[in-house]
Parts: sequence; structure tokens; C-alpha cells
Amino acid sequence: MTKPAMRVAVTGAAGQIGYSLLFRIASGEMLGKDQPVILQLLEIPDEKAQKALKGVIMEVEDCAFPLLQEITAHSDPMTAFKDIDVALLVGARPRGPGMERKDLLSANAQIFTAQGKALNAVAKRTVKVLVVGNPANTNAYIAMKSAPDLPKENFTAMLRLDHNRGLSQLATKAGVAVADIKTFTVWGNHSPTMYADYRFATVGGKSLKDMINDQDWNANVFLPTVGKRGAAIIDARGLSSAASAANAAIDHIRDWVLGTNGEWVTMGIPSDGSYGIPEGTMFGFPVTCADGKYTIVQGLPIDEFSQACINKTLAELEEEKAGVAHLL
Ligand SMILES: NC(=O)c1ccc[n+]([C@@H]2O[C@H](COP(=O)([O-])OP(=O)(O)OC[C@H]3O[C@@H](n4cnc5c(N)ncnc54)[C@H](O)[C@@H]3O)[C@@H](O)[C@H]2O)c1
Ligand SMILES: O=C(O)C[C@H](O)C(=O)O
Repeated sequence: MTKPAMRVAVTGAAGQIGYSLLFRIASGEMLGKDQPVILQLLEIPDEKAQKALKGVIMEVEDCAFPLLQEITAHSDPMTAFKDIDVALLVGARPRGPGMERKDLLSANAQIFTAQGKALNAVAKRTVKVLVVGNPANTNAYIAMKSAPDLPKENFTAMLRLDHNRGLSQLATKAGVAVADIKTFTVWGNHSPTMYADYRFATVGGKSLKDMINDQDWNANVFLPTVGKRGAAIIDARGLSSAASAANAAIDHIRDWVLGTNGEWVTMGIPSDGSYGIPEGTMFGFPVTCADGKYTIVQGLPIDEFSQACINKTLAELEEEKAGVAHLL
């Protein structure tokens, strides 16, 4: 029997990431090859943006995706978010060369206040929200705070691109397949302060840290490479990452909805106080997912180096949080 369709809202749907995202959602790569979808797409109420959105919709229609039941264009979050199961909040200004993601805070914060309020008013109470627009952790925090009637666990920020970047760098360094690396994670903020942590990672049951056995490479090559990868892409492409960001968004929601079979992934989620991270702080944690819920991996030992890295990324998040307190 055909499953009932799931309603997915995507904001910034006519942007770069949107163009890499929509076709994959409609083809079933995000929610499953047996899951019909309805796409509710939001763009700014601007003639050019709405016209571009119509063009993207025409292309999606021209793919004749069997799982796509309906696709609609919106300029108001109150209609775009009506009864949705999943929200991908992508629409926001991207940074350019020489900027840090937190430089976007004032430009983008208001978007997430308004969209949090709209989610609060019209989305399904079980809606799963992923914030991609930067600075992603603090925007997710703003959206969560602006939606007091929704469970705070429904709000997440995208750390999966950092997770995937880390896996790829580790696989190259150790000469192993990405798919064979288990139990890797990235702690903290989606910013250069993030802490990509392979102390617990294994390959075929063996410690990846022991295989690499190079703390100098960890501290001086690996961490800066993963942390500054977004800037390196902007430098090379002249535009911020898009296809890899869309891919990470698909991975994040697919794993949250369909589960990880006990494997670790990284999600930016509101802390429950684990590992001394203040409750509510939108922080990258190692999680496993099952039955549509994520659970933080508990009991990991945090050594002195790791604690210093975690403290640094937490301090940055606290500073960003203080910077938007007047909006909440
Ligand atoms: N978290 C991550 O890992 C990650 C990775 C890559 C990019 N990003 C961020 O994602 C965001 C989007 O990137 P992009 O490359 O697609 O940018 P883009 O400029 O190509 O597209 C953004 C789109 O959002 C729309 N938009 C702006 N405000 C909106 C609003 N209030 N409601 C609906 N739509 C709105 C714009 O009109 C535009 O079409 C940026 O903030 C970027 O920094 C995050
Ligand atoms: O770096 C950026 O500004 C875009 C994105 O967050 C990325 O990590 O590629």
C-alpha cells in the first residue's frame, strides 16, 4: 500500500543549494524510495526570486518523479510551512571571501525569528527542522527559541558537512575507504572552531588514531583543513559550497528519519547538558538515530586537548547567543 505523502518545506529554494537539493528529495533519496513527497518551496517575495523559483519548479516537473505528489511555490512562511513534516531552512545570505560565518548573524537572524514563529503557528507538532543557513547553529537556536510551542528537540543545525569532510580527509590520510570508518564525530559550532574528533574512530575494529599516530598532523593539518574547508571552497569556486551542502542535508534528514543502525553521525542539536554543554546550546554531538529520534552517544572520555577544543567552540557559540539575545 502507498504510504501517505510527507510534506517537506525548503526555504531559499531558488538558490544554489536548493538547486542541488530539490531533485534528490523528489527522487526519494532523502526519505526513502517508497515515500511519496509534497514539496512546499519558499522564496523571498521578490519578482526575480519568484520567477527563478517557477523555473526550478518547471525543471522538477520535467523530471516526472513518481514519488512527487505536489510542488508549490510560496512567498510567505505561513503557507509554506503549513502541516509540514520536514523543514530545510536554507534561505539566507551566504558569506563571501574574507568573511566569517558569524558576520552573517545580523543579516540572517531576523529570517530565523520570523520562520521560527511561522513553524510554531502552522507546522506539524512533530516537524523535523534542519537549519543550513549560516551561522547555522545560532540560526537554529533562534528558530527554536521563536517556536516555544514546539518541542526543542525538533530543531537541529547542520554539522554533517563537517562530519563528511572529516571522514574524507581521514580516509585519504589513512588510505582506507570512507565507508569503513566508524565512530567519528565533530563537536560544537559549524565554524573554524569546530572540533573534529577521531580519537574513537575505528577501521575494521582497529583504532584509526593508532593507525595515523600523528598528533602534529591532527592539530596542525587535519583540524584546520576541516575547519576552514568552507573558506577554501569559496576561494576556489568564488561561491560557497552547494552540492556538498545539499548532500549533507539529505544525509542528516535521511538518518534522522530512517535511522543509523547504531552508527554514529554528527548533528547540531540543543544540548541536554551532556558533556557539560549548557542546556539548550545548539552544539554538534555524536548521535545515533532510531525511530525518528536522535540520542547523544554518552560516556566518551574527554582528554585535556579535546576539552580545550570543546571549550573554544562553546565560547564562540555563547558569544553568538549573547549577540542575538535582544531578538528573542
Ligand atoms: N551549514 C552548512 O554546512 C552550510 C553549507 C553551505 C552553505 N550554507 C549556507 O546556506 C545558505 C544558503 O546558501 P546558498 O549557496 O544556497 O545561497 P544562495 O544565495 O544561492 O541562495 C539563498 C536563497 O535564499 C533566498 N532567501 C533569502 N532570504 C530568504 C527568506 N527569508 N526566505 C526564503 N528564502 C530566502 C534567496 O533569495 C536565495 O535564492 C547560506 O547562508 C550559506 O552560508 C551552510
Ligand atoms: O563556509 C561557508 O560559508 C559555507 C558553508 O558553511 C561551508 O562550510 O561550506
